[in-house]
Order: sequence, then C-alpha cells, then structure tokens
Amino acid sequence: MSNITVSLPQNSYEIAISSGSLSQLGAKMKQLKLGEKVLVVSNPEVFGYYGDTCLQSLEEVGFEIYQHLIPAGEVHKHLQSIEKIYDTALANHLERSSTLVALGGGVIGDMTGFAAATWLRGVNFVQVPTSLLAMVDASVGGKTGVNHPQGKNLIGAFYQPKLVSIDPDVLQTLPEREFRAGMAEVIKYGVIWDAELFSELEQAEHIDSFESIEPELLNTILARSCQAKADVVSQDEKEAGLRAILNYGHTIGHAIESLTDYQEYVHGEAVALGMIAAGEIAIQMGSWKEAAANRQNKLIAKAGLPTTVSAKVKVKDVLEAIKSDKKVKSGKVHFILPKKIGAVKITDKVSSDVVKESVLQLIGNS
Ligand SMILES: NC(=O)c1ccc[n+]([C@@H]2O[C@H](COP(=O)([O-])OP(=O)(O)OC[C@H]3O[C@@H](n4cnc5c(N)ncnc54)[C@H](O)[C@@H]3O)[C@@H](O)[C@H]2O)c1
Ligand SMILES: O=C(O)C(=O)C[C@@H](O)[C@H](O)[C@H](O)COP(=O)(O)O
Ligand SMILES: [Zn+2]
Repeated sequence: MSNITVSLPQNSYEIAISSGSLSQLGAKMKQLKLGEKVLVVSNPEVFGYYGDTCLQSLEEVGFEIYQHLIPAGEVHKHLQSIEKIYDTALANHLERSSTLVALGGGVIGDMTGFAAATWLRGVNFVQVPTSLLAMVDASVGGKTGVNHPQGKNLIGAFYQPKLVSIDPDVLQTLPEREFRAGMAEVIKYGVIWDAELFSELEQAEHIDSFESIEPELLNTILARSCQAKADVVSQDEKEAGLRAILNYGHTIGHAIESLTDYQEYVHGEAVALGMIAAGEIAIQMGSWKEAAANRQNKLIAKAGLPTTVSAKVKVKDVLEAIKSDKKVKSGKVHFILPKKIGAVKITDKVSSDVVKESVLQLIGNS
C-alpha cells in the first residue's frame, strides 16, 4: 500500500495504491465531502468485471449513482462520445457538486476527465484506473481530452482529479498485450527520470505479463512511476517546461498511432516505437551513447513490445504528422532526447533529415 501526493498550488490530491481498494472506493470518496450524485463512466468490458463492486461500494455509503458506458477502444475517443456523457449527465440532473468517476483504462480516464472539466464548467472527477498504463500514467496529472480526426489528443483541458484510487488486483483480468503496453510508459520513466527503476526492470526475470512479474516488483513499478509523474506534475502542472519530458517517445509515437488509424498499435506500443526513434535521433545528434540506446531497446523487447514499425507507415507522413504535435513552438517541433538513462533534454534543434533517418531505421528493421 502506498500513498503519493500530487502537490499543486490549488487542488492537491492523493494517489492511493492498495490491493482490494475498489470495494472501499465509496468510503474513500465520502471523506472528500463530494456531492451526493455520482456518474460512473466505463466501458462494457471493464464494467462487466468491476461495475458491481464499484457501484456497491458507492451505494453502501449513500451516494446516488448513475452509470454511462462507452464502447471500448481508442477509436471511440472523440467528441461524439463526450456529447453522450453530457446527455446522461443532463438526464440525471447532475449538479456542480456531483462527481464523474472514470472506471477504466486511459481512454475512459481521458474522456471522463474532459467531460468533467466541461460539464457545467467543471464538476468533481475521480480516477479509478484499471489498466497498467492508466495506473502508472494516464490517471495522474490532469491531462484530459479526445482525438481530432487529424491528430491525437488535440482537443482537451488540464483538469485534475480529486482522487486517484488504484487497486492493483484488477490487473488480473487485463489482456497481456495491454499489460505490455503499460510497461512502455514505465520504461519511459526509467529513461527520463528514474535510473534505479530502469535497473530494477533490467534485473527482473520477467516484465511482460501480470502472471510472470514478481508481485513486489509490480508494487515498486506502480509506486515509483506514480511518484515520478507526481514529482514532475507538481513542478509544472500545465507543461510550461519540465512536464514536456513526460512526452518522451510521444512525438513520433502519436504520429504512428494516428497514421495507422488507431487500429495497428495501442498507445503504449506506439510510445515504445517512438522511444526507439528518439533514442536513434539522440545518437545521431551525439547526445546519447549507442550502448545506452541498446539498453533501452533491449528492455523494450524484454517487455514484449514492438521494436519495428509496419512499412505501411511512410516517412513523409510522419514528418507531416509531427507538425501538429502540441510541443511545436514557432513552427519548430520540440523533441525530448535522452542524455543518459535517467535524464533527458528538450531541444528544437532536430533536422528533418535526422527524424527521417530514425523512422527509416524503425521501418528498415522490420
Ligand atoms: N492523460 C494522460 O496523461 C495520459 C497518459 C498516457 C496515456 N493516455 C491515454 O490513455 C489511452 C491509453 O490507455 P490504455 O492503455 O489504458 O488503453 P484503454 O483505455 O484502451 O484500455 C486498454 C484495453 O484494456 C481494457 N481494460 C482496461 N482495464 C481492464 C481490466 N482491468 N480488465 C480487463 N480489461 C481491461 C479496456 O477495456 C481496453 O480494451 C490513450 O488514449 C492515451 O492517449 C493519457
Ligand atoms: O502527462 C503528460 O504530460 C504526458 O505527456 C503523458 C503521456 O504519456 C500521455 O500519453 C499524454 O496524454 C500525452 O499528452 P499530449 O499532450 O502529447 O497529448
Ligand atoms: Zn503516453
């Protein structure tokens, strides 16, 4: 069990990690003195497994509960899904003191958060992440939003939850591919922030499934990843500078995701590919040693993540897509590049030839 605080100038909150805690969610939320109406947003898969436990825990402590389900998958992460959440909120007369609970992976978390940020100009929001990726990353830090047909997460708001409640037991039902996808963001923390976490992952026998990972290592992964994200977000809530490092691997990763219509790679897989490309860019620019890049790429492979991209992805399309990255300033794409395991830098000095070469290598390796 760990408790981590995201310390912010306003609205600090707790990340509570505890086995079996889903059945205590209602009691935990009661302590926050939220209004009586709670709308639980989920998808049919996750709700099928955990809906009853979640609703029962809320009901037990006297919340008036409603539910709204969105079909699973990144392809549903768009504004039309948000409008349907608004419809349910309206039909049930949610008030400003009401709360939206996101019960699901990052897709549900990002959309529920955006609906909470915008309905009545802001209602309470609680994150109950159920995928590894959402536990270690998406549920923390208040980035909420949806995709635009032209690009990933282009619509959204910074809106912090009141609580992040993590019950690692629910990972038992997470598909293995999704577990591996979550490991990509964990490896990201190792490269950008926490060299010790990186070494622990290297030393572990298995990191590619819930069944095979040591329970103690899983606890370490959850606690250290959430701590890393909390440390960064506490210093730079709205990405004025430092927070951009959490976007390591995402510039090319997001391009790969959207260019393949969210059908070929899940987010974590695309981030893994993006980290390999960013590592290659850093080597070419002389800021990273090949040996360190090999360590990163070996760990990505050990986690069962892809290391090559489908030839369907064309270099010219990647170069075009990265122009809509949110880190573009004065027309220049800002890349997060590793310096050593545990430290990165932000630079706008990457030529398109170097980007081109790094993507060609990703394709060439396939
Ligand atoms: N806001 C942020 O800071 C942030 C950070 C990282 C990623 N994201 C976003 O998060 C999304 C990716 O999240 P994700 O990887 O969780 O994908 P996801 O939300 O699509 O969930 C993956 C799949 O696992 C299923 N699932 C989730 N928990 C389960 C469980 N316990 N048992 C059985 N099935 C379960 C879901 O139904 C889904 O099919 C992307 O949209 C990405 O952009 C946001
Ligand atoms: O929290 C952040 O900041 C991140 O960048 C975390 C990323 O893992 C996450 O995928 C985020 O949604 C990407 O943000 P975006 O601003 O590039 O859309
Ligand atoms: Zn991400």
